[in-house]
This record gives sequence, structure tokens and C-alpha cells, in this order.
Amino acid sequence: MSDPINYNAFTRAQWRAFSDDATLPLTQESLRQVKAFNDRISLQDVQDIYIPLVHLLRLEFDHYQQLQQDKARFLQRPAHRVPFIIGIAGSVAVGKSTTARLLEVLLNHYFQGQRIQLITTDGFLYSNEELKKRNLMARKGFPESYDMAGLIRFLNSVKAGQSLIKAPVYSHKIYDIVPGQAEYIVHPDVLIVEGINTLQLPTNEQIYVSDFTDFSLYVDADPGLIEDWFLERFDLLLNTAFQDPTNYYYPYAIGGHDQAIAKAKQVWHDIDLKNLEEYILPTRNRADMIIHKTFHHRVDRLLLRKY
Ligand SMILES: Nc1ncnc2c1ncn2[C@@H]1O[C@H](COP(=O)(O)OP(=O)(O)O)[C@@H](O)[C@H]1O
Ligand SMILES: CC(C)(COP(=O)(O)O)[C@@H](O)C(=O)NCCC(=O)O
Repeated sequence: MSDPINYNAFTRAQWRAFSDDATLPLTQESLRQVKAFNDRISLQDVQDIYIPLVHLLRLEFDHYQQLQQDKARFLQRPAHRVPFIIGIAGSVAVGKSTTARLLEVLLNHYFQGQRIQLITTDGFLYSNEELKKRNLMARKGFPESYDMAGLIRFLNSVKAGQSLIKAPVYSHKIYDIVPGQAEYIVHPDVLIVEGINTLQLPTNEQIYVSDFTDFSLYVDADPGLIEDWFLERFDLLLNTAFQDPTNYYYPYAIGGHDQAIAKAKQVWHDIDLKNLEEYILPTRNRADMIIHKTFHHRVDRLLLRKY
């Protein structure tokens, strides 16, 4: 891509140099936590890319808290801590949830004493039952398949400091909202919100998710590579599905492998790639930071918004 004018672009080597010499090394326990959710994450990437990013987030976080205090003083109101929200956007299967979980571990390590929580916007997809009613099963992930008003109410409650906030849960395993299950957000200092729609401007709402995010990241890669990652993840889902008839992928897992892969390719092309091209990619240049990945998820370029 040609660089948009309002970004500074950095190579991996340039970005790595922004790491602060005074950085605390990661403990064995934090490294274990990183490896526990994805043992393929490169620890070199953690060192070179994500630790400088965490420093930048610390600047943003401290600046945000100071501004909230100054505003409260100006308005002659008692100051209260307002959660700092980090949005993570990008294609299906580009690695948003992996990036989000990695940041969660690193922020827990480097933001000592702060409460870090993570949520995915998948929970605000309509249930399959509702999607069927609306004839949207083949549009899962497209803007109209989300309860955007619900997501915005949720974010508003987080910012307002409501004490216990419930969010619905989506499972890739059952390919649906999990009935009766909820996640609870309890006074976070930082909330990471990950999802394909975190930078979108829904046409039927006056307020956007991005009105609530204080720093936004877009995870970017060539669509051909993202397709490979989508298919690799599909294969992993098949491997865990074949012993569980309740799993959405069970029929694919027990059938012919070539047929299953052909189906996954079709889903990628007809749904997820289409969604990327029509609705997700156009939001890239609204992000505060674009992280570009190449083969094997290696980060090769970073773009940081200037203004
Ligand atoms: N940094 C990374 N290193 C290695 N594998 C990764 C990395 N990021 C993502 N992956 C793999 O790529 C696939 C898609 O990642 P995932 O985080 O599930 O994407 P998303 O949340 O964007 O749909 C998964 O199989 C995941 O394990
Ligand atoms: C639930 C999703 C919209 C969200 O994607 P994610 O970024 O969590 O991978 C996506 O995984 C999905 O189900 N898309 C519909 C087509 C499909 O891939 O089955």
C-alpha cells in the first residue's frame, strides 16, 4: 500500500529502537502466559514490536487520565477514573484476538496495579436464530449482523463507570452466541475491545464504537496471507471438533478433508474476503496505528498516525 499522508511509517528496525532501555524484562511467568494461549507467537516480535507499543500505550494512558482529572477540575466535579479503551480492528483471521490477548498479558505486566480486561465484539453478533429470521446467515460479520446499538450501550456503561457490566459471549465452536452465558466487566482501568467492526461507521447509529476508543489499532496483512491463516485456523478447529458432535465443525471434521477445505475456501471468498474488501479495509486509515504483518505473522511495518 502507498502510505497515507497523515501517518509516520517505521520499519521493524526503526520501531524496535524506540524500546526504552529501562524496560523491565518480562518474567518467566509472563512469557509462560504468552506461550500458553499461542505457542507460535514469536518472542522476538514481543520484544521488538509489542514492548515499544506498550510504552506508547502507557504515554497515551497517562495523558488520558491527566486530561480526565483536569476536565473534572474545570467542571468542578469530583474526578473519577474513566477506563481507557483500546480498539483492535482488522480482517477475520488476521490475528486480532491473538494481538489482543498478547497485549492483555503485556499490559498486566507493565501496567502494575491497573485492572486490564478484554472483550470481543463477536458477542454482539445476533444469534443464529435471529440471523436466520433476518435472512443474514450468509452475512455473519457484516455490519447489519451486529447489535450495534447494544455494543454502543455497553461501551457507554463502561465509560460511565457502571460497576458490573454484562456482555454476551460468542463461541467459534458452536458458531453462535452461547445461550445463558455472559462475561462481566468490572471497573477496568484498561479495556481492550477486539473486533472487525471497531472502526466502522454504522449507518443506522449516530454514535460509533470509535467514539469510545482512546487508541485504535488495525492489524493488516495481504489478503492472500490472511486466507492461509484462515485455512490454518479452520484446520485447527477441525482437529478439535472430530470427537464432539455438538461442535459446529463436526460434520466437516468427520467428512473428507478436501471437501472441508473446499468449503472453507468458499466461506472465505464469499463472506470474509468480501467483508474485508467492502467494510473492513476502508476503515484502516481511521486507526491510530496500523500494524502490518507478513509471512508467519512477522510484523514488518508500523504506521503511526500523526494528527
Ligand atoms: N502472532 C502470531 N503468531 C502466530 N500465529 C498467529 C499470530 N497471530 C495469529 N495467529 C494465528 O492466526 C490465526 C488467526 O488468528 P486469530 O487471532 O484467531 O484471528 P482473528 O481474531 O483476527 O480472527 C490463528 O490460527 C492464530 O493462532
Ligand atoms: C464471527 C466472525 C464474524 C468474527 O471473526 P473473528 O475476527 O473473531 O475471527 C467470523 O469468525 C465468522 O464467523 N464469519 C462468518 C463466515 C465464517 O468465517 O464462517
